[in-house]
Amino acid sequence: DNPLDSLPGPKRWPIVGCAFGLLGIPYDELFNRMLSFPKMYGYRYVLKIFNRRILHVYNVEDIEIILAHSRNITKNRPYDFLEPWLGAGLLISTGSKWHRRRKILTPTFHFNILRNFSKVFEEKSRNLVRKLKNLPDKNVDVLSVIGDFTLNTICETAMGTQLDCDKSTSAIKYKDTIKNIGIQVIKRLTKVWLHPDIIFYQTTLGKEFNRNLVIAHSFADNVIDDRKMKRTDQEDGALSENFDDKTKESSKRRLALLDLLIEAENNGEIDVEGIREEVNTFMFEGHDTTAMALSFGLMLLADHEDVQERIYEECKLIFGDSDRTPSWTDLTEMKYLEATIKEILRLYPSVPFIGRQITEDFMLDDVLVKKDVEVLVHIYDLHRRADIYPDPEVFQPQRFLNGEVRHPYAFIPFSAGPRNCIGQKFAMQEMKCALSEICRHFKLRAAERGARPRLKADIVLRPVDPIYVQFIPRSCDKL
Ligand code: HEM
Repeated sequence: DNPLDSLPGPKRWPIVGCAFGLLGIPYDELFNRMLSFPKMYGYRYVLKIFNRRILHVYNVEDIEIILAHSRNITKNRPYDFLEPWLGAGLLISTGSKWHRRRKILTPTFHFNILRNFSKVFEEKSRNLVRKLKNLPDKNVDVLSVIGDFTLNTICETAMGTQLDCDKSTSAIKYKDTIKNIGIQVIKRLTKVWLHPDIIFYQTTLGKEFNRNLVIAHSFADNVIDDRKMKRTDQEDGALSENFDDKTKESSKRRLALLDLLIEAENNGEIDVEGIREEVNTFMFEGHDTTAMALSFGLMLLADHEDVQERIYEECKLIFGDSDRTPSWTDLTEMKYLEATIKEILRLYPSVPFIGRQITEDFMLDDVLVKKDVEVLVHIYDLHRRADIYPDPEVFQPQRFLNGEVRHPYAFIPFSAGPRNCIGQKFAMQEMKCALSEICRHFKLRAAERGARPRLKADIVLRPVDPIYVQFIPRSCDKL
Protein backbone atom coordinates (compact mmCIF):
# COMPACT_ATOMS: atom_id res chain seq x y z
CA ASP A 1 0.00 0.00 0.00
CA ASN A 2 3.02 2.26 -0.45
CA PRO A 3 2.97 4.22 -3.74
CA LEU A 4 6.66 3.37 -4.23
CA ASP A 5 5.72 -0.30 -4.62
CA SER A 6 4.48 0.50 -8.12
CA LEU A 7 7.99 1.53 -9.20
CA PRO A 8 10.36 -0.98 -10.83
CA GLY A 9 13.05 -2.81 -8.89
CA PRO A 10 14.32 -6.30 -8.10
CA LYS A 11 11.57 -8.79 -7.23
CA ARG A 12 10.11 -8.08 -3.80
CA TRP A 13 9.12 -11.15 -1.80
CA PRO A 14 6.67 -10.95 1.09
CA ILE A 15 8.31 -9.77 4.35
CA VAL A 16 11.95 -9.93 3.18
CA GLY A 17 11.53 -7.83 0.02
CA CYS A 18 14.66 -8.27 -2.11
CA ALA A 19 16.98 -8.82 0.87
CA PHE A 20 17.92 -12.37 -0.10
CA GLY A 21 18.98 -11.29 -3.60
CA LEU A 22 21.47 -8.91 -2.05
CA LEU A 23 22.86 -11.34 0.50
CA GLY A 24 26.15 -12.96 -0.23
CA ILE A 25 27.33 -10.44 -2.81
CA PRO A 26 31.09 -10.26 -2.15
CA TYR A 27 32.23 -6.83 -0.95
CA ASP A 28 34.36 -6.20 -4.08
CA GLU A 29 31.37 -7.02 -6.30
CA LEU A 30 28.82 -4.85 -4.52
CA PHE A 31 29.57 -1.67 -6.44
CA ASN A 32 29.24 -3.42 -9.81
CA ARG A 33 25.96 -4.94 -8.71
CA MET A 34 24.74 -1.47 -7.72
CA LEU A 35 25.66 -0.27 -11.22
CA SER A 36 23.71 -3.05 -12.87
CA PHE A 37 20.37 -2.02 -11.30
CA PRO A 38 19.96 1.35 -13.10
CA LYS A 39 20.60 -0.43 -16.41
CA MET A 40 17.79 -2.88 -15.62
CA TYR A 41 15.26 -0.64 -13.90
CA GLY A 42 15.84 2.90 -15.18
CA TYR A 43 16.31 6.23 -13.46
CA ARG A 44 13.88 5.62 -10.59
CA TYR A 45 13.65 2.25 -8.88
CA VAL A 46 13.07 0.81 -5.44
CA LEU A 47 14.96 -1.73 -3.36
CA LYS A 48 12.82 -3.10 -0.56
CA ILE A 49 14.76 -4.72 2.25
CA PHE A 50 12.38 -6.03 4.92
CA ASN A 51 10.40 -2.92 5.87
CA ARG A 52 12.91 -0.44 4.41
CA ARG A 53 12.08 1.10 1.04
CA ILE A 54 15.06 2.68 -0.67
CA LEU A 55 14.22 4.86 -3.65
CA HIS A 56 17.17 5.14 -6.07
CA VAL A 57 17.29 8.11 -8.44
CA TYR A 58 19.67 9.48 -11.03
CA ASN A 59 17.72 11.93 -13.13
CA VAL A 60 18.36 15.63 -12.66
CA GLU A 61 14.80 16.71 -12.01
CA ASP A 62 14.29 14.22 -9.16
CA ILE A 63 17.71 15.01 -7.73
CA GLU A 64 16.96 18.72 -7.70
CA ILE A 65 13.63 18.21 -5.92
CA ILE A 66 15.29 16.04 -3.28
CA LEU A 67 18.54 17.88 -2.64
CA ALA A 68 17.40 21.47 -3.03
CA HIS A 69 14.69 21.29 -0.41
CA SER A 70 15.57 22.40 3.11
CA ARG A 71 13.40 19.67 4.64
CA ASN A 72 15.55 16.88 3.17
CA ILE A 73 18.61 17.31 5.34
CA THR A 74 18.46 14.06 7.32
CA LYS A 75 20.93 11.35 6.31
CA ASN A 76 19.70 7.78 5.87
CA ARG A 77 20.39 4.60 7.88
CA PRO A 78 23.86 3.67 6.58
CA TYR A 79 25.27 6.92 8.00
CA ASP A 80 24.22 5.66 11.49
CA PHE A 81 26.96 3.05 11.20
CA LEU A 82 29.50 5.87 10.92
CA GLU A 83 28.33 7.52 14.10
CA PRO A 84 30.54 5.55 16.52
CA TRP A 85 33.46 7.00 14.56
CA LEU A 86 32.40 10.49 13.44
CA GLY A 87 29.86 11.18 16.17
CA ALA A 88 27.11 13.62 15.27
CA GLY A 89 29.59 15.84 13.40
CA LEU A 90 28.68 18.00 10.41
CA LEU A 91 28.43 15.10 7.94
CA ILE A 92 25.92 13.08 9.95
CA SER A 93 24.02 15.40 12.30
CA THR A 94 20.62 16.79 11.44
CA GLY A 95 18.03 19.38 12.52
CA SER A 96 19.03 22.25 14.79
CA LYS A 97 22.36 20.66 15.74
CA TRP A 98 23.43 20.54 12.10
CA HIS A 99 22.20 24.13 11.49
CA ARG A 100 24.16 25.41 14.51
CA ARG A 101 27.35 23.59 13.57
CA ARG A 102 27.17 24.63 9.91
CA LYS A 103 26.77 28.24 11.07
CA ILE A 104 29.78 28.00 13.39
CA LEU A 105 31.97 26.31 10.76
CA THR A 106 31.05 28.23 7.59
CA PRO A 107 33.40 31.21 8.29
CA THR A 108 36.37 28.87 8.43
CA PHE A 109 35.96 28.26 4.68
CA HIS A 110 35.82 31.97 3.91
CA PHE A 111 37.96 33.22 1.02
CA ASN A 112 40.39 35.01 3.38
CA ILE A 113 41.12 31.82 5.29
CA LEU A 114 41.51 29.71 2.14
CA ARG A 115 43.77 32.33 0.53
CA ASN A 116 46.14 31.93 3.46
CA PHE A 117 46.10 28.17 3.11
CA SER A 118 47.60 28.47 -0.36
CA LYS A 119 51.04 28.75 1.29
CA VAL A 120 50.56 25.28 2.80
CA PHE A 121 49.16 23.92 -0.49
CA GLU A 122 52.28 25.21 -2.28
CA GLU A 123 54.73 23.80 0.24
CA LYS A 124 53.06 20.41 0.46
CA SER A 125 52.78 20.17 -3.33
CA ARG A 126 56.50 20.95 -3.71
CA ASN A 127 57.30 18.31 -1.10
CA LEU A 128 55.16 15.88 -3.06
CA VAL A 129 57.10 16.64 -6.25
CA ARG A 130 60.42 16.11 -4.42
CA LYS A 131 59.17 12.85 -2.97
CA LEU A 132 58.04 11.59 -6.38
CA LYS A 133 61.45 12.48 -7.84
CA ASN A 134 63.29 10.56 -5.19
CA LEU A 135 61.20 7.42 -5.18
CA PRO A 136 63.41 4.54 -6.29
CA ASP A 137 60.59 2.67 -7.99
CA LYS A 138 59.58 3.89 -11.45
CA ASN A 139 56.05 2.57 -11.10
CA VAL A 140 54.55 4.52 -8.23
CA ASP A 141 51.54 3.27 -6.28
CA VAL A 142 49.86 6.68 -6.20
CA LEU A 143 47.22 6.03 -3.55
CA SER A 144 49.72 5.90 -0.73
CA VAL A 145 51.83 8.91 -1.78
CA ILE A 146 48.77 11.03 -2.49
CA GLY A 147 47.07 9.95 0.74
CA ASP A 148 50.09 11.29 2.67
CA PHE A 149 49.89 14.56 0.78
CA THR A 150 46.20 15.18 1.47
CA LEU A 151 46.42 14.09 5.12
CA ASN A 152 49.41 16.35 5.74
CA THR A 153 47.59 19.19 4.02
CA ILE A 154 44.35 18.96 6.01
CA CYS A 155 46.30 18.62 9.27
CA GLU A 156 48.46 21.64 8.62
CA THR A 157 45.69 23.89 7.28
CA ALA A 158 42.45 23.17 9.11
CA MET A 159 44.04 21.66 12.22
CA GLY A 160 47.19 23.83 12.46
CA THR A 161 49.25 20.70 13.17
CA GLN A 162 52.29 19.54 11.27
CA LEU A 163 52.63 15.80 10.84
CA ASP A 164 56.35 15.71 11.47
CA CYS A 165 58.50 12.56 11.25
CA ASP A 166 57.57 11.39 14.74
CA LYS A 167 53.95 11.28 13.75
CA SER A 168 54.34 9.79 10.31
CA THR A 169 53.97 6.21 11.61
CA SER A 170 50.74 7.11 13.38
CA ALA A 171 49.59 8.91 10.21
CA ILE A 172 50.14 5.75 8.15
CA LYS A 173 48.30 3.75 10.76
CA TYR A 174 45.46 6.30 10.73
CA LYS A 175 45.08 6.08 6.93
CA ASP A 176 44.96 2.28 7.02
CA THR A 177 42.54 2.40 9.90
CA ILE A 178 40.00 4.56 8.14
CA LYS A 179 40.21 2.34 5.09
CA ASN A 180 39.38 -0.62 7.37
CA ILE A 181 36.54 1.28 9.02
CA GLY A 182 35.03 1.96 5.58
CA ILE A 183 35.18 -1.72 4.64
CA GLN A 184 33.74 -2.81 7.99
CA VAL A 185 30.85 -0.33 7.71
CA ILE A 186 29.89 -1.65 4.27
CA LYS A 187 30.23 -5.28 5.37
CA ARG A 188 27.91 -4.53 8.27
CA LEU A 189 25.49 -2.70 6.00
CA THR A 190 25.14 -5.64 3.64
CA LYS A 191 24.55 -8.17 6.42
CA VAL A 192 21.25 -7.22 8.00
CA TRP A 193 21.76 -9.53 11.00
CA LEU A 194 24.75 -7.37 11.97
CA HIS A 195 22.67 -4.19 12.14
CA PRO A 196 21.70 -4.43 15.84
CA ASP A 197 24.61 -3.19 18.02
CA ILE A 198 24.04 -5.96 20.52
CA ILE A 199 24.93 -8.57 17.88
CA PHE A 200 27.50 -6.60 15.87
CA TYR A 201 29.85 -5.83 18.75
CA GLN A 202 29.95 -9.54 19.73
CA THR A 203 31.27 -10.55 16.30
CA THR A 204 34.92 -10.54 15.12
CA LEU A 205 34.00 -7.77 12.68
CA GLY A 206 32.50 -5.65 15.47
CA LYS A 207 35.52 -6.17 17.70
CA GLU A 208 37.91 -5.22 14.89
CA PHE A 209 35.75 -2.16 14.19
CA ASN A 210 36.08 -1.14 17.84
CA ARG A 211 39.86 -1.56 17.75
CA ASN A 212 40.02 0.64 14.66
CA LEU A 213 37.90 3.29 16.35
CA VAL A 214 40.38 3.50 19.21
CA ILE A 215 43.24 4.16 16.74
CA ALA A 216 41.29 6.74 14.71
CA HIS A 217 40.05 8.58 17.80
CA SER A 218 43.42 8.68 19.48
CA PHE A 219 44.99 10.15 16.31
CA ALA A 220 42.34 12.90 16.28
CA ASP A 221 42.74 13.48 20.04
CA ASN A 222 46.49 13.97 19.57
CA VAL A 223 45.81 16.55 16.88
CA ILE A 224 43.50 18.46 19.26
CA ASP A 225 45.94 18.29 22.18
CA ASP A 226 48.80 19.35 19.96
CA ARG A 227 46.90 22.42 18.79
CA LYS A 228 45.77 23.37 22.28
CA MET A 229 49.37 23.17 23.50
CA LYS A 230 50.64 25.30 20.61
CA ARG A 231 47.98 27.94 21.29
CA THR A 232 49.09 28.37 24.87
CA ASP A 233 52.70 28.69 23.69
CA GLN A 234 51.85 31.23 21.01
CA GLU A 235 51.68 34.97 21.67
CA ASP A 236 48.62 35.54 19.49
CA GLY A 237 47.38 32.09 20.38
CA ALA A 238 44.06 32.41 18.61
CA LEU A 239 45.46 32.84 15.11
CA SER A 240 47.01 30.21 12.92
CA GLU A 241 50.68 30.79 12.21
CA ASN A 242 49.98 30.23 8.52
CA PHE A 243 48.13 33.52 8.31
CA ASP A 244 49.67 36.68 6.96
CA ASP A 245 49.61 39.87 9.02
CA LYS A 246 46.83 41.40 6.92
CA THR A 247 44.51 38.52 7.74
CA LYS A 248 45.45 38.63 11.39
CA GLU A 249 44.67 42.35 11.43
CA SER A 250 41.49 42.42 9.38
CA SER A 251 39.81 39.17 10.31
CA LYS A 252 40.46 38.44 13.92
CA ARG A 253 37.22 36.51 13.99
CA ARG A 254 38.10 34.30 11.02
CA LEU A 255 39.99 31.30 12.32
CA ALA A 256 41.24 28.01 10.93
CA LEU A 257 38.87 25.16 11.76
CA LEU A 258 40.40 23.79 14.94
CA ASP A 259 41.22 27.23 16.33
CA LEU A 260 37.65 28.26 15.66
CA LEU A 261 36.32 25.20 17.45
CA ILE A 262 38.60 25.81 20.45
CA GLU A 263 37.40 29.44 20.59
CA ALA A 264 33.80 28.18 20.36
CA GLU A 265 34.55 25.89 23.30
CA ASN A 266 35.92 28.84 25.26
CA ASN A 267 32.70 30.75 24.47
CA GLY A 268 30.54 27.84 25.59
CA GLU A 269 29.13 27.21 22.06
CA ILE A 270 30.50 23.67 21.77
CA ASP A 271 31.90 21.09 24.21
CA VAL A 272 35.01 18.88 24.01
CA GLU A 273 33.00 16.02 22.54
CA GLY A 274 31.70 18.39 19.84
CA ILE A 275 35.28 19.32 18.90
CA ARG A 276 36.22 15.63 18.65
CA GLU A 277 33.22 14.98 16.38
CA GLU A 278 34.20 17.74 13.99
CA VAL A 279 37.91 16.94 14.02
CA ASN A 280 37.16 13.29 13.19
CA THR A 281 34.70 14.38 10.48
CA PHE A 282 37.01 16.89 8.80
CA MET A 283 40.15 14.77 9.06
CA PHE A 284 38.33 12.05 7.15
CA GLU A 285 36.20 14.12 4.73
CA GLY A 286 39.04 16.58 4.20
CA HIS A 287 41.62 14.06 3.06
CA ASP A 288 40.19 10.77 1.78
CA THR A 289 37.83 12.33 -0.79
CA THR A 290 40.57 14.53 -2.24
CA ALA A 291 43.11 11.69 -2.21
CA MET A 292 40.82 9.50 -4.30
CA ALA A 293 40.04 12.30 -6.80
CA LEU A 294 43.75 13.07 -7.23
CA SER A 295 44.68 9.40 -7.61
CA PHE A 296 42.03 8.74 -10.27
CA GLY A 297 43.10 12.05 -11.83
CA LEU A 298 46.75 11.00 -12.12
CA MET A 299 45.63 7.73 -13.66
CA LEU A 300 43.59 9.58 -16.30
CA LEU A 301 46.32 12.12 -17.01
CA ALA A 302 48.90 9.35 -17.42
CA ASP A 303 46.67 7.92 -20.11
CA HIS A 304 46.09 11.25 -21.89
CA GLU A 305 49.33 12.95 -22.88
CA ASP A 306 47.44 15.66 -24.80
CA VAL A 307 45.68 16.75 -21.60
CA GLN A 308 48.97 16.81 -19.66
CA GLU A 309 50.54 18.95 -22.37
CA ARG A 310 47.68 21.45 -22.32
CA ILE A 311 48.02 21.78 -18.55
CA TYR A 312 51.79 22.20 -18.99
CA GLU A 313 51.25 24.91 -21.64
CA GLU A 314 48.74 26.70 -19.44
CA CYS A 315 51.30 26.70 -16.61
CA LYS A 316 54.00 28.02 -18.98
CA LEU A 317 51.77 30.94 -19.91
CA ILE A 318 51.29 31.74 -16.22
CA PHE A 319 54.82 31.11 -14.89
CA GLY A 320 57.01 31.63 -17.96
CA ASP A 321 60.45 30.26 -17.14
CA SER A 322 60.07 30.93 -13.43
CA ASP A 323 60.17 28.01 -11.06
CA ARG A 324 58.10 29.77 -8.38
CA THR A 325 55.26 27.95 -6.65
CA PRO A 326 51.68 28.90 -7.62
CA SER A 327 49.98 31.73 -5.75
CA TRP A 328 46.23 31.90 -5.15
CA THR A 329 45.81 34.16 -8.22
CA ASP A 330 47.84 31.74 -10.38
CA LEU A 331 45.54 28.90 -9.35
CA THR A 332 42.48 30.96 -10.20
CA GLU A 333 43.83 31.51 -13.71
CA MET A 334 44.20 27.78 -14.45
CA LYS A 335 40.96 27.37 -16.39
CA TYR A 336 41.95 24.32 -18.40
CA LEU A 337 43.17 22.53 -15.27
CA GLU A 338 39.89 23.42 -13.55
CA ALA A 339 37.95 21.85 -16.44
CA THR A 340 40.22 18.77 -16.17
CA ILE A 341 39.50 18.37 -12.46
CA LYS A 342 35.77 18.66 -13.13
CA GLU A 343 36.07 15.93 -15.76
CA ILE A 344 37.99 13.74 -13.28
CA LEU A 345 35.22 14.24 -10.71
CA ARG A 346 32.56 13.55 -13.33
CA LEU A 347 34.04 10.14 -14.12
CA TYR A 348 35.21 9.30 -10.59
CA PRO A 349 33.11 11.23 -8.07
CA SER A 350 34.76 10.54 -4.69
CA VAL A 351 31.30 10.21 -3.14
CA PRO A 352 29.40 8.06 -5.66
CA PHE A 353 26.08 7.91 -3.77
CA ILE A 354 24.44 10.10 -1.16
CA GLY A 355 21.52 9.11 1.01
CA ARG A 356 18.61 10.83 2.69
CA GLN A 357 15.93 9.77 5.14
CA ILE A 358 12.59 11.36 4.25
CA THR A 359 11.03 13.04 7.28
CA GLU A 360 7.83 14.46 5.71
CA ASP A 361 5.64 13.16 2.86
CA PHE A 362 6.30 14.94 -0.43
CA MET A 363 5.50 14.62 -4.14
CA LEU A 364 8.39 13.63 -6.38
CA ASP A 365 6.77 14.84 -9.55
CA ASP A 366 3.91 12.29 -9.85
CA VAL A 367 4.95 9.89 -7.07
CA LEU A 368 4.10 10.30 -3.41
CA VAL A 369 7.22 9.67 -1.32
CA LYS A 370 6.15 8.93 2.22
CA LYS A 371 7.92 9.74 5.46
CA ASP A 372 10.52 7.10 6.47
CA VAL A 373 11.42 6.20 2.90
CA GLU A 374 15.17 6.39 2.19
CA VAL A 375 16.48 7.97 -1.00
CA LEU A 376 19.78 7.18 -2.66
CA VAL A 377 21.07 9.70 -5.22
CA HIS A 378 23.38 8.01 -7.76
CA ILE A 379 25.97 10.67 -8.54
CA TYR A 380 28.12 8.11 -10.36
CA ASP A 381 25.32 7.12 -12.77
CA LEU A 382 24.11 10.68 -13.24
CA HIS A 383 27.59 11.73 -14.34
CA ARG A 384 27.70 8.96 -16.95
CA ARG A 385 24.35 9.65 -18.62
CA ALA A 386 24.91 9.67 -22.38
CA ASP A 387 22.08 12.17 -22.96
CA ILE A 388 23.87 14.72 -20.75
CA TYR A 389 27.48 13.78 -21.50
CA PRO A 390 27.89 12.36 -25.04
CA ASP A 391 30.48 9.52 -25.10
CA PRO A 392 30.21 9.44 -21.32
CA GLU A 393 33.07 6.99 -20.78
CA VAL A 394 35.54 9.21 -22.62
CA PHE A 395 37.79 11.58 -20.65
CA GLN A 396 37.24 14.99 -22.28
CA PRO A 397 38.06 18.05 -20.12
CA GLN A 398 36.89 20.17 -23.04
CA ARG A 399 33.28 19.42 -22.06
CA PHE A 400 33.64 21.88 -19.24
CA LEU A 401 35.11 24.62 -21.44
CA ASN A 402 32.68 24.70 -24.33
CA GLY A 403 30.19 26.84 -22.48
CA GLU A 404 27.59 24.09 -22.86
CA VAL A 405 24.54 24.80 -20.77
CA ARG A 406 23.65 21.95 -18.44
CA HIS A 407 21.06 21.60 -15.76
CA PRO A 408 22.57 22.90 -12.48
CA TYR A 409 22.01 19.47 -10.91
CA ALA A 410 23.65 17.54 -13.78
CA PHE A 411 27.12 17.83 -12.26
CA ILE A 412 27.14 17.37 -8.51
CA PRO A 413 30.43 15.83 -7.25
CA PHE A 414 30.13 18.05 -4.18
CA SER A 415 26.40 17.38 -3.82
CA ALA A 416 24.11 20.43 -3.97
CA GLY A 417 21.55 22.27 -1.88
CA PRO A 418 21.84 23.05 1.83
CA ARG A 419 23.93 19.95 2.62
CA ASN A 420 26.49 20.43 -0.07
CA CYS A 421 30.21 19.98 0.60
CA ILE A 422 31.50 22.74 2.85
CA GLY A 423 35.08 22.04 1.69
CA GLN A 424 34.61 22.23 -2.07
CA LYS A 425 36.64 25.42 -2.68
CA PHE A 426 39.37 24.10 -0.38
CA ALA A 427 39.42 20.84 -2.34
CA MET A 428 39.49 22.52 -5.76
CA GLN A 429 42.42 24.81 -4.83
CA GLU A 430 44.36 21.97 -3.20
CA MET A 431 43.87 19.70 -6.23
CA LYS A 432 44.80 22.49 -8.67
CA CYS A 433 47.96 23.19 -6.73
CA ALA A 434 49.04 19.53 -6.61
CA LEU A 435 48.20 18.69 -10.24
CA SER A 436 49.75 21.84 -11.68
CA GLU A 437 52.97 21.22 -9.75
CA ILE A 438 53.07 17.59 -10.89
CA CYS A 439 52.44 18.46 -14.55
CA ARG A 440 55.07 21.24 -14.46
CA HIS A 441 57.71 18.81 -13.22
CA PHE A 442 56.82 15.45 -14.74
CA LYS A 443 55.48 13.67 -17.75
CA LEU A 444 53.15 10.94 -16.60
CA ARG A 445 52.96 7.51 -18.16
CA ALA A 446 50.41 4.82 -17.48
CA ALA A 447 51.79 1.47 -16.40
CA GLU A 448 49.18 -0.06 -18.67
CA ARG A 449 47.66 2.07 -21.40
CA GLY A 450 43.89 2.42 -21.53
CA ALA A 451 43.39 0.30 -18.42
CA ARG A 452 40.40 1.22 -16.33
CA PRO A 453 40.28 0.16 -12.69
CA ARG A 454 37.71 -2.10 -11.16
CA LEU A 455 35.86 0.03 -8.64
CA LYS A 456 34.49 -0.49 -5.16
CA ALA A 457 32.70 1.92 -2.91
CA ASP A 458 32.75 2.03 0.84
CA ILE A 459 32.23 5.54 2.05
CA VAL A 460 34.23 6.85 -0.88
CA LEU A 461 34.89 5.46 -4.35
CA ARG A 462 38.09 3.39 -4.50
CA PRO A 463 39.93 1.25 -7.03
CA VAL A 464 39.99 -2.46 -6.14
CA ASP A 465 43.66 -2.74 -7.21
CA PRO A 466 46.51 -0.23 -6.81
CA ILE A 467 46.91 2.50 -9.42
CA TYR A 468 50.48 2.62 -10.81
CA VAL A 469 51.81 5.67 -12.64
CA GLN A 470 55.31 6.51 -13.90
CA PHE A 471 56.58 10.01 -13.19
CA ILE A 472 59.27 11.02 -15.70
CA PRO A 473 61.01 14.28 -14.75
CA ARG A 474 60.84 16.98 -17.45
CA SER A 475 64.32 17.81 -18.69
CA CYS A 476 64.24 21.50 -17.68
CA ASP A 477 63.33 20.58 -14.09
CA LYS A 478 65.57 22.33 -11.58
CA LEU A 479 64.18 20.89 -8.36
C1 HEM B 1 37.30 16.00 -4.13
C2 HEM B 1 37.03 16.34 -2.91
C3 HEM B 1 35.69 16.27 -2.26
C4 HEM B 1 34.51 15.74 -2.72
C5 HEM B 1 34.24 15.08 -4.06
C6 HEM B 1 33.52 15.95 -1.68
C7 HEM B 1 32.19 15.58 -1.79
C8 HEM B 1 31.25 15.77 -0.81
C9 HEM B 1 29.86 15.38 -0.91
C10 HEM B 1 29.23 14.69 -2.12
C11 HEM B 1 29.25 15.72 0.24
C12 HEM B 1 27.80 15.44 0.62
C13 HEM B 1 27.81 14.12 1.36
C14 HEM B 1 26.48 13.61 1.75
O1 HEM B 1 25.44 14.26 1.57
O2 HEM B 1 26.49 12.51 2.30
C15 HEM B 1 30.25 16.31 1.10
C16 HEM B 1 30.00 16.78 2.37
C17 HEM B 1 30.98 17.27 3.20
N1 HEM B 1 32.29 17.52 2.87
FE1 HEM B 1 33.19 17.16 1.10
N2 HEM B 1 34.11 16.56 -0.62
C18 HEM B 1 35.43 16.80 -0.93
C19 HEM B 1 36.37 17.44 -0.15
C20 HEM B 1 36.13 17.92 1.12
C21 HEM B 1 37.10 18.63 1.90
C22 HEM B 1 38.51 19.01 1.44
C23 HEM B 1 36.50 18.90 3.11
C24 HEM B 1 37.03 19.62 4.30
C25 HEM B 1 38.07 20.41 4.30
C26 HEM B 1 35.16 18.34 3.06
C27 HEM B 1 34.25 18.38 4.10
C28 HEM B 1 32.93 17.98 3.99
C29 HEM B 1 31.98 18.05 5.09
C30 HEM B 1 32.27 18.48 6.51
C31 HEM B 1 30.75 17.62 4.59
C32 HEM B 1 29.41 17.58 5.32
C33 HEM B 1 28.74 18.93 5.09
C34 HEM B 1 27.35 19.06 5.69
O3 HEM B 1 26.60 18.09 5.70
O4 HEM B 1 27.02 20.18 6.09
N3 HEM B 1 34.97 17.77 1.83
N4 HEM B 1 31.46 16.34 0.43
